[in-house]
Amino acid sequence: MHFDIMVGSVLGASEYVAEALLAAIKEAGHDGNCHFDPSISTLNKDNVLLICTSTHGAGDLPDNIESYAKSLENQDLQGVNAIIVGLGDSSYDTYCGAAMKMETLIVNQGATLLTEPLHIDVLNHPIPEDIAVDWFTAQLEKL
Ligand SMILES: Cc1cc2nc3c(=O)[nH]c(=O)nc-3n(C[C@H](O)[C@H](O)[C@H](O)COP(=O)(O)O)c2cc1C
Repeated sequence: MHFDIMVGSVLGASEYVAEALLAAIKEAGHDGNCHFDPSISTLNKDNVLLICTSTHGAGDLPDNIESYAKSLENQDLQGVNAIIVGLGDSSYDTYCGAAMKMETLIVNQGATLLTEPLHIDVLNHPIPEDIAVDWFTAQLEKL
């Protein structure tokens, strides 16, 4: 399998998680790319779409993934398999709001989620890549 990891990040934590997931993907004998400046031009329906995004503002998407999200609104994602990993802080009412927005968006456009999304609470997981890799490795074994 080839994974396109689309990263939404302001402060860099989601970038670390994405890189750790890519390492786990390669460790498991698969392949992929991290897209730190996500663009619709990289959409390849044969690849698994892995969205890894934090939440900022009041439940908002990070700026760097905004235009990508906007362009997904016009895409037919039927046949696209997807995984969502969200980072957030449970002290906010809008906990992982951006990951939930991305989930709603891609499912509405026809994508199929391969697993329930992972929402990482950075309050409880100060090193979010650790739990992300443990969870992801377990999911990979089921795919
Ligand atoms: C200004 C600001 C606003 C935030 N707003 C939210 C929010 O609405 N919901 C949430 O779950 N987390 C929120 N967070 C927490 C971030 O999502 C969390 O710190 C995350 O690890 C940041 O990841 P990043 O470094 O990839 O941007 C906020 C953080 C900051 C600094």
